Amino acid sequence: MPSVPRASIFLQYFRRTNYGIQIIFYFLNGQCMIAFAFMLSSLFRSSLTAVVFAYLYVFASGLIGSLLLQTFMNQNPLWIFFVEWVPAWSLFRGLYEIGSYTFLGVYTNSQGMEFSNLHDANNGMLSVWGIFLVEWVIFMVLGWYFEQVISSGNGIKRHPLFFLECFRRQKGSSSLNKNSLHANRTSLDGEMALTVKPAGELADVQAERDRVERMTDFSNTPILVRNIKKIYPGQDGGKPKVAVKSLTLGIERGECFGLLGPNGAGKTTSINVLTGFLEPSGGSAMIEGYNLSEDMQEVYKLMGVCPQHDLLWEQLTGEEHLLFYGRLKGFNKQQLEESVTAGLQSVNLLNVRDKQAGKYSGGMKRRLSVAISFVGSPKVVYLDEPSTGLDPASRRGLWEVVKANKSGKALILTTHSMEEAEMLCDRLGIFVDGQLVCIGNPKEITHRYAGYLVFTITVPPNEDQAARKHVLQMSPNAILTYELGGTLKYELPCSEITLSGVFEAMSHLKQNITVLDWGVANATLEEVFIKFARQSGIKSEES
Ligand SMILES: Nc1ncnc2c1ncn2[C@@H]1O[C@H](COP(=O)(O)OP(=O)(O)OP(=O)(O)O)[C@@H](O)[C@H]1O
Repeated sequence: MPSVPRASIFLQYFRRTNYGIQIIFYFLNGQCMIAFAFMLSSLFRSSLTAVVFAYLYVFASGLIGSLLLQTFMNQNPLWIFFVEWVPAWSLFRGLYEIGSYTFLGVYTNSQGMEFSNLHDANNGMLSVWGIFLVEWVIFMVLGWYFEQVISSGNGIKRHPLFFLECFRRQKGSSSLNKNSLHANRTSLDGEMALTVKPAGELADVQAERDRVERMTDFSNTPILVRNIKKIYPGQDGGKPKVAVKSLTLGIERGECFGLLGPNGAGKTTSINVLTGFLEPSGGSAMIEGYNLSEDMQEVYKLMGVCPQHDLLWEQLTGEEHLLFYGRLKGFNKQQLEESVTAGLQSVNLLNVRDKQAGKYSGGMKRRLSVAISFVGSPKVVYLDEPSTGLDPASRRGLWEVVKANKSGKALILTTHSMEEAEMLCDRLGIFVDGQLVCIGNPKEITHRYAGYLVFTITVPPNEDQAARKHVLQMSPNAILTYELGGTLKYELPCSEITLSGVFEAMSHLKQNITVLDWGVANATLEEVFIKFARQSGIKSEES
């Protein structure tokens, strides 16, 4: 028996086995393992759980596999075929076969496994390759299927039998759009009947709900949202969080709708539901006639999103980002170049097109996110606080970009800047505690909900009691909202006094007390916003 140094036995394993056999074996095993990992990854939410599972699987399969393999190889070779279907164990079987031929080769001073040995009576290598190939396909298909119906990450789950729906549509594809609109209309009608109007809903929110319910022609309403709800599951035994109680809205083509609301009102959650990032807990939405819960793949092609937090790759340049998203939208080379250049120019990033996004300032990243949302001219665009972190000049530049790109699209924009909302939005909705509390164009809302004049007066501190008395004579239900030294700020109900009435009253007042300064103005959108936010604060304290 030739003596083989211990250290080189391992090398003999590779050197004596035909290289072609090794390449095929490891390649097929690698593909099978990657597909297996893809399939498993769709079953885990947390990467930590996945890592723990993977360690346990490798450890347990190694331990049990070697035991089973030895037992079955020696005593019951038929069973070995079934054992090999466990992915790691088919690898062990292949390694076992290579090892057997290598030892034979060492003892007889010949080669290990050759292609001619593949048909030997007890050589299981061919069956292992076959199993790798079959499992490769099965794992890829299952991985894709689980990704659609389990959706362990974010996104909208599809029905477990969704593929039957695809088959049905393919059959009637010639009339897809017409029929799907009709089908969606029918399904909406069905759900409308179940709509429960939230208690205390204000008239304009009700009017919007009625408008959406009565709508029969969707062709000019790219975004149609019906009673969408979102409840986050409770964490660590806590109560579930109702982030969106109810949202019903129809947004026309060419319209920019502003969603305003205090922190935590549910604006981002609503946008995340509409962009398919979160699954709604109830309700339905149609984007350009496509149902959000069934046709998300079509909806993705139609929309652009500027998320609240920039989702950029640090290593890619600004230009590469736009090229990437443009390609996703299916642009050809020339369209892509034109669109990328125009996009970068519009947000003033053309001169830094080759700089990595990781080296951009916060404002530049934000502008790049906005440019990404408009690339490919999407029909529907969601802008979640697009101007956060921008300096005033960049903010104005951004407003121009939004205005220039608005035509033919439906836009939803969330913002905390009333100036931005007034500048860009055709209609606004104030969102408080997970529902809209008012809706209308900025001027309408201010006029309807403010209903008061803001009156400020400054008198010497020793005369402020006299000033208070006179203001209450002028407007008995005036509300004092602020006082400091001799400065008093009031809300005067419009039902009690007009602007000219204030001027008249002030000319009398000045004859009786010393007025250092005074002013009167219509209420602003910001004041309406604060009023709604305060009311909701009072409500939540009461509840
Ligand atoms: N993943 C989550 N799990 C549980 N609760 C959540 C989750 N995400 C958000 N929330 C809660 O849902 C509510 C709405 O949050 P959301 O981010 O939609 O508010 P927002 O109006 O966008 O606020 P902001 O103006 O600060 O961005 C908040 O009370 C928030 O704490």
